[in-house]
Amino acid sequence: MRIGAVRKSADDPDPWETDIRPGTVRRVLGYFRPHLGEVALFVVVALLESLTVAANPLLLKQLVDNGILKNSLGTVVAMACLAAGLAVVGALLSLVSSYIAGRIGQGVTYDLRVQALDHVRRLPIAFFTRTQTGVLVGRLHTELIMAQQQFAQMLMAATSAVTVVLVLAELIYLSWLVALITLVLIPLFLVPWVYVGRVIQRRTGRLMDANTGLGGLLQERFNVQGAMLSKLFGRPDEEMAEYEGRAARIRRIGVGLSIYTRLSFVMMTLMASLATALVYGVGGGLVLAGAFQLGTLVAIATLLGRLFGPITQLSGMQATAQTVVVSFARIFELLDLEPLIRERPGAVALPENVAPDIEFEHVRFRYPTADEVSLASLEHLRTERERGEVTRDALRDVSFRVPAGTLTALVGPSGAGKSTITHLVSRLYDPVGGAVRLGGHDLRDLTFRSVRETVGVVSQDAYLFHDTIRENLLYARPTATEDELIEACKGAQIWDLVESLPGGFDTVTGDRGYRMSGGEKQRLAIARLLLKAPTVVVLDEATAHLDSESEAAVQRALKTALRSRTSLVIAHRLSTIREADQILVIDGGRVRERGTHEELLAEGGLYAELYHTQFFKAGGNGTRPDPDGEPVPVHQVVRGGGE
Ligand SMILES: Nc1ncnc2c1ncn2[C@@H]1O[C@H](COP(=O)(O)OP(=O)(O)OP(=O)(O)O)[C@@H](O)[C@H]1O
Repeated sequence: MRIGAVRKSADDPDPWETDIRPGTVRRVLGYFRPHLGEVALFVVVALLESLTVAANPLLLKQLVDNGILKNSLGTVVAMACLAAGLAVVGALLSLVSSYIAGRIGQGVTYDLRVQALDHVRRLPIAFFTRTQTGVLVGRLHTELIMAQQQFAQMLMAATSAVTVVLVLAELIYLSWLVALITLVLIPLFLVPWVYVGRVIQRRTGRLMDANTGLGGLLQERFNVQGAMLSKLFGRPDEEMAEYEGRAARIRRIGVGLSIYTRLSFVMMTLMASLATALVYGVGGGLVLAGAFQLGTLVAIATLLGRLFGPITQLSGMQATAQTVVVSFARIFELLDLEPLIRERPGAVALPENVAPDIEFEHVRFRYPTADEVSLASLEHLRTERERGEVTRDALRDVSFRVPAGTLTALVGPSGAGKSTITHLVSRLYDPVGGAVRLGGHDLRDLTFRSVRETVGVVSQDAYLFHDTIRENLLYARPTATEDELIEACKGAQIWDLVESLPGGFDTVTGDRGYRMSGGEKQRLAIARLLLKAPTVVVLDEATAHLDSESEAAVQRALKTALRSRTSLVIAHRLSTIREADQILVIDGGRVRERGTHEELLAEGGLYAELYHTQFFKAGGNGTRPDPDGEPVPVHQVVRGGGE
């Protein structure tokens, strides 16, 4: 990959500016529905809390006018005690409202998170082949955490709205003139509020994007395979420049964002101070003119302090709410992605423990385009050319049958469509035309569960989780006993190794199984398959990178795995091909030839050519027959000859 290709510059179009679709806010509010009881309780508590805030200035007015000015110590003490008591109640109510707000916020984000995880898990494999993992994880996790943090804060700020209304009503009651001045000043607050809020929203979006982008890159480069590629092929200086560039972009946006966030608060505080000065000027004059008493001025001044505070908070709430809506909108974008492969209502299950046959009938297939399965914002790198792309057919009119309990080998040049055929058997993709059948049922009429349980797949590069050998094996059958695990390992020719490890089954395999050799990993994958005991096995044979000993072990393991199962094998070894009941020669997405080894050799077509170029002349598939006709790994031959 060209390093510079993933670099984002400050001039990149901002995907956030227009991204919030109409109706998003309503959709976000919909998530409150299951929490309406808590919301109602929150409103009541918030109202009571606001009442304590609004009542305090009235007590002060009484304290000044009827206490201090009338020389009544009793009133002064009583009002002071009442104000103190009210402050305590207000503080307690504030704690209760934060607790309820926390519950609502966490509840809503929990619902959304679970829904999103469930949805993404159902998306077809094509989505995952297109999407950059780190970016997806960022979307599902980091951004949601951000939303979650802001959520409770936003609810708390909602209390401020109630306070503003109450305080304004009280101001009108105390002095309509001062209230009028305040009302004239409020729009002055709204202008910077709206403007700065918009800038904050845009920048928050960009910041999330930049963070997830860097996360995606790190995930790609810092996993074992990425790290190895970078050590072997990478250009350290350029890569470092790439990381620095991205980190600098995050810094730049972050600094701007913090300035704008601060600016909104500074503007609000400044306006509050100016308004207070103005009110004291006007109110002081009114007291001197005898329009109202000193206590009223004190109450008004106190009220103003309580008015601009919540308005300031409300200004923060707007930015916070924007962040929440943006994060939700990004999840909604994912939720709106329709899974191409679905389980049909009324889908049936195949009978268990009976090996079905596999049938391809006039199958046509093309890989889905980016627009069909993915989101541009998750790919990070979707070239202009790929927009509106049309993929070419990977399979054209493919028909064949693998009778139950038999072995069919797929051979053919690279890119011919062999893996594609195996993908269709496990319903990773649906054909565009024709049908793939298991036991006479169209795969699209079967339940996902049934297909999953019937078809076992071992890929060339077996994937292991970063966990113990035991957990990796139990993934196939969580209920397996220790004896069953041992039996599976023996069948897969890996027991000797597991037994010799100091940790035995509790040895950690390393990230993606990187602490195991290629052959060991594939044998563990076969043990996993044996535990699952599927009746159909789809296998991509990998022998090229194995030494002769583990190759022989894998071969023995495969014999066990394939016995009395319906098997479709992408074969690289002559011995497998010879054992096959049927060989399909795939070329250019079609079945070019079919038959047994001898029949196809006699035909003298593509198979014979492949046999001579690949198997016999020790070509790309890693084996050639030795004088007795048995395959010998290429590297062994080369090594043997060279040493
Ligand atoms: N996820 C994908 N999206 C788009 N095209 C794909 C995808 N996977 C494979 N292809 C294309 O489909 C065609 C068939 O690929 P396939 O992997 O089935 O070949 P193969 O016969 O298994 O090759 P090999 O022996 O090299 O593994 C190729 O042209 C390939 O580029």
